[in-house]
Amino acid sequence: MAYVLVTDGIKEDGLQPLLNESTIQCDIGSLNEFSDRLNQYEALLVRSATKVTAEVLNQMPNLKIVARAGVGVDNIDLDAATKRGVIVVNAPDGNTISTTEHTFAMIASLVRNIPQGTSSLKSGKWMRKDYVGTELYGKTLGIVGMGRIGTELSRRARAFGMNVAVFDPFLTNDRAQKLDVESVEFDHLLDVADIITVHTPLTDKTRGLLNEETIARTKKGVFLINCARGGIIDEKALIPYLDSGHIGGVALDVFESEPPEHNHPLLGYDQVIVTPHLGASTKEAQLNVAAQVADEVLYFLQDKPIRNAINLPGFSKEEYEKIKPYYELTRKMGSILSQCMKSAVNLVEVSYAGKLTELDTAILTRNLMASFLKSRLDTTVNEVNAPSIARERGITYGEKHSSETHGYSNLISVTVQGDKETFSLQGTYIKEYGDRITQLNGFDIDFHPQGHLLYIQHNDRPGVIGNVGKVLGEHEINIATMQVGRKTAGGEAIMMLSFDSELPKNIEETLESVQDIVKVEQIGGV
Ligand SMILES: NC(=O)c1ccc[n+]([C@@H]2O[C@H](COP(=O)([O-])OP(=O)(O)OC[C@H]3O[C@@H](n4cnc5c(N)ncnc54)[C@H](O)[C@@H]3O)[C@@H](O)[C@H]2O)c1
Ligand SMILES: O=C(O)[C@H](O)COP(=O)(O)O
Repeated sequence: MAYVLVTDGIKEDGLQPLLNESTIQCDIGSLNEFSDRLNQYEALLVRSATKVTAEVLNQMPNLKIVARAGVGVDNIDLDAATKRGVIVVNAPDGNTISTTEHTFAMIASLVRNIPQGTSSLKSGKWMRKDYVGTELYGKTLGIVGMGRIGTELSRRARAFGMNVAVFDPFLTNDRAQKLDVESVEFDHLLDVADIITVHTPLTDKTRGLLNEETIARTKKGVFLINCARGGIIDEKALIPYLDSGHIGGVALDVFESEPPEHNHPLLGYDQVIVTPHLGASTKEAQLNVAAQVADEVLYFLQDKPIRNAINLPGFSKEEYEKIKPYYELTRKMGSILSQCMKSAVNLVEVSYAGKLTELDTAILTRNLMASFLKSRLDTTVNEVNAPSIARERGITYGEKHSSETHGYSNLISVTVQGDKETFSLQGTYIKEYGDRITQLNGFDIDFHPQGHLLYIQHNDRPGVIGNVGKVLGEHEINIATMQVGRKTAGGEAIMMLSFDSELPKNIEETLESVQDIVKVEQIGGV
């Protein structure tokens, strides 16, 4: 039974696939409510209210996946999760339309004084001349961040006859042209926009993007909107410009600290309209994000591909189907290399050839590295934390695509370098035969990496193979398969033997005492 904790009131209608799965037990509530059982959960589903800190992660030693039913993952300590090997997924597009519509509603409300007019009329006043608005038609909307929400917003703005100026370092001219928007530098956007709306994540670069200095460049009467993350517009910096009348109005759905304090200075301004982080709060968005994360968690628990991992390379279902056969192979190659190479390692080079060059192989390299490191460490190592663990241990690794297929339709070649030795391995996947190791340390060989293996380096002399059989026979060890390889007659040679069960611990020493045997390594549990 897998245990899953669902927090933050994620919409249960969308969670049905997870709730209906008989092998999964879902508890619904807060971290506090289930504090005595946190150690049992493998998956945690959250919105933005639950803070998944390093401390929370420590209380959940079994946790393998955190799923964020929404976009922003700033409530999750990504570094701590990644170090621990916990996958973090989100639902990147489930609330895009709702947040776009909310932003547009905020813009329209702001320029036409709708909230102010509502509250004034409800308080018994009829103040038509105090609430003269501004048309959107013909005005310039400045969008900072042209991702999912920025893009959808630009379409709506164009439909309202607005000009759209966009600043996003990743926006190509071609895309800007297709979307009928003008791609500009940030300073230029500040100069020309009548309304500025931010749609970036909150990062070191975007924190305080609109600050005292940058707001000073904006047009007099500018309207500023933040429906992305509190802090992209510096809240304090707004105050002098609201006081002087430079800013025409501000609309905020998000705050530097949520909820903002009751006496937050911005809440006192009539030109500031606010909502309590409602961008994604529609029935449709909540159903979408719940269904997306439920699928991701279910897939993960069933060993199927997940699509929206934040701390893993992403791939589609189709790409996963293509990459799947090589997954086992890279895992086995990592394990064999780690066990054959006993000394300290400083470099791992992986090369992909043939059909593999058409695929995004980053996940295979991470898988190989995770398997390589796992045999050497007693902490959890997986594709998520393998890069940081390798870095911590001073192991550099890299991958390349090559044209050297050696006649195979696909080929993975790995070289592991240490201070004292180098070890290399080549493997391929053949539909009819499965995984095959085709070369080991430069020796051509052909074996299926499975079960308990024995790797023997020896001199190519008559009787060595017989002696190995004799020693193993004396220990009542039955050989399942045996492959030999050599470079030249009478030179260095290797044997790879497989067995149905584990071998006695001291068998290497016994075999190493046989004449002409140079080195023996047991490779367990491949
Ligand atoms: N208010 C809400 O309820 C709500 C709902 C959903 C999303 N959001 C927030 O809205 C924001 C946008 O979401 P999205 O789904 O469109 O994200 P996205 O990842 O699709 O888009 C973000 C865009 O910002 C751009 N960007 C990054 N750094 C930049 C910089 N320094 N200057 C200019 N552009 C930069 C990126 O290139 C990208 O195109 C996020 O902060 C998200 O958390 C809020
Ligand atoms: O990042 C998001 O998806 C939004 O901020 C919405 O967050 P919420 O669903 O937790 O309100």
